[in-house]
Amino acid sequence: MQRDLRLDNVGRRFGLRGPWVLRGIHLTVPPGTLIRIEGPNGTGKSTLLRLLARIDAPTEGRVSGAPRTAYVPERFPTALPFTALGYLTHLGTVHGLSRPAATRAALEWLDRFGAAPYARTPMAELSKGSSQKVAVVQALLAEPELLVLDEAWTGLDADARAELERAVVERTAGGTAVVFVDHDPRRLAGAPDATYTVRNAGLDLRTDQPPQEPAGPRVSVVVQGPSGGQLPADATRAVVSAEEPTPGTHRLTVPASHSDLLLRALLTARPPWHVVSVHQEPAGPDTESRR
Ligand SMILES: Nc1ncnc2c1ncn2[C@@H]1O[C@H](COP(=O)(O)OP(=O)(O)OP(=O)(O)O)[C@@H](O)[C@H]1O
Repeated sequence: MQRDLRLDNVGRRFGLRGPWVLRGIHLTVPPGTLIRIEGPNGTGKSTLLRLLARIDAPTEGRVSGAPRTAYVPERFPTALPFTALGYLTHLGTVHGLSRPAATRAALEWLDRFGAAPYARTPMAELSKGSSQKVAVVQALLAEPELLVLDEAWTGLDADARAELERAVVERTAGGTAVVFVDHDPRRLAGAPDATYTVRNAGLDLRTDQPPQEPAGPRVSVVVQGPSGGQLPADATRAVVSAEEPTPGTHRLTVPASHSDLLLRALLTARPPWHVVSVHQEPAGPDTESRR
């Protein structure tokens, strides 16, 4: 199954003669990447996210790839005849969990977001902030391969906003692709692999901010592969440096937050790469000061 989601020459307009909201869009979303979409109000950001989440179809062009996808919409329907826990348990079972496992996972996530006290409150009685937490939990519960977040931080309290940032970083390190829109320019600052601006129905890659390497500790991984063999693409994207001291032996350095992603890419390659050693690198002065 193709886990990269791809938009090829995609256009979307509403109504036969409506203006093109998006046109000629080319975008690939590989596993483990974090992509920010920005742009002024009404330019088509939510429309793009709905196409990526595949809950809307393009008027022209092609969307391909079938990652397991979860989506937090800009407006989450709250008038549902469930309690928060009942709703999340139901969704968990839809995603293949047993009922007890779905209830456990829902309670754990609600607790992480400080919403456990409202687990048994009917959805229709939840405050805006609490129902937003349920919207976020329903998406994280699905353990998606692609997570699409449309203003998901809006309405959350400070602790929950920080928790969602942590969850996004955790998920991308584990191989989930995340595409998000948020009105706060500081959201996940420095973390996105790419930022695109929706402008004049097109998508411009922002190049004024060079991609920053994630700060913090690093891990050095020595692997052996076929002589002259190419590192898997997901591994190449995760590493900050790679050298081949002897033919077929590669020393890779990766931010610790991306080490799971790197190891998974190497071990699931066909044929798999042999992992010789994994070492945490001594912290430099920069990482020391962050502890
Ligand atoms: N279902 C729809 N039917 C008709 N027009 C629509 C529909 N959905 C979106 N549009 C139009 O498409 C344009 C882009 O809307 P969209 O919600 O994608 O913008 P946005 O950039 O997400 O805006 P905001 O920042 O305000 O959320 C708007 O002109 C909007 O009116």
